[in-house]
Amino acid sequence: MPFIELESLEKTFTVRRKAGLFRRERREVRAVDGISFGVERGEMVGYIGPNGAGKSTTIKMLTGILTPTGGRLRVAGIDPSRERTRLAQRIGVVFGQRTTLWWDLPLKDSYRLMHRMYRIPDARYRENLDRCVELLELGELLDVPVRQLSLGQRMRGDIAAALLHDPEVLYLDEPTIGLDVVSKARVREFLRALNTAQGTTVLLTTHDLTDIEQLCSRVMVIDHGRLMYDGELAGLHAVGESERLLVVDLERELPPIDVPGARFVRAEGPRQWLAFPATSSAAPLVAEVAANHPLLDLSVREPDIETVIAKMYGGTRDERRESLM
Ligand SMILES: Nc1ncnc2c1ncn2[C@@H]1O[C@H](COP(=O)(O)OP(=O)(O)OP(=O)(O)O)[C@@H](O)[C@H]1O
Repeated sequence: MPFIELESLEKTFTVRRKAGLFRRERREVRAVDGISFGVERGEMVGYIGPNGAGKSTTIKMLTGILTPTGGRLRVAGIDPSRERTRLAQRIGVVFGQRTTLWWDLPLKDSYRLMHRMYRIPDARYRENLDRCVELLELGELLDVPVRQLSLGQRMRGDIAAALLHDPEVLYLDEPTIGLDVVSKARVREFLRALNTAQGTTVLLTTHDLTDIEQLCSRVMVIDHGRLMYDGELAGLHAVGESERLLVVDLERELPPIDVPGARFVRAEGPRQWLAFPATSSAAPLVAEVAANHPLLDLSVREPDIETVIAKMYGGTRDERRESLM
């Protein structure tokens, strides 16, 4: 049996809204509309989709915060909404947009409280804390109140907090949102190491396809509460014929770069944008551009999730929306 198992999982919300002066209309929102998948122990899976697709609702059911209105769900053999407390000992959750840390307390006091709340044996707590402090470089931050931490520091603090009780599965909801490039790289590196060393199962929700590319061998795409794709990221790019962008900073303004395998998109002074298929490697293209042009800098941008998904269906998301109405 997979470690995480969903079978035709559903969640419907009933919302009331005003439909005139005295009348209220009841409307059903199918946030999760019959999703089935299995995740094996030790897998690192991306769970992506446009805003309002149903990602957070799924995660909330996986943690037991929300009760499904249909279907079946098991995490480590446990029914989350029935045995939420027992499950809490085995899972860790990090929400990028919210903190589980105590705002006014120094970081280390939040950890002490977690120690007691989760009844973590002393030796294990020490060991886990030391490891997280070292790998997430938290040493100098332990005495700082959480409200004084930068977003990247707070995120690292939150990830440590979620791991002190040795969870077997970690849910991460937008763990790199708003972080600068260096902080993103640190968080990704840590998660990769955690997965390799501890075998922690990770389910990752993100709007940043680079997170997926660097961390997950498998990605699931959800839209309108349904699973639209389950497979490798490369396969998703192939289905959507998506393109990555090479942003080239030249020493001076030059005519459009013309290299095989890429398409000139636009120029702004000495900066040029070239598009190339997301399924091919950037390395030969970078080598070719660097060999024949005076370069200052280069970067590769992943397509955004909305574009990839829209292309997957053919046509734009708005066109598709209209066809659904
Ligand atoms: N408590 C609730 N009551 C009513 N509707 C809800 C509730 N929570 C979520 N929804 C609706 O369910 C749908 C799915 O929402 P959900 O938050 O799961 O999406 P999401 O994929 O996490 O989006 P985002 O990327 O914006 O966080 C949306 O239409 C949302 O408005």
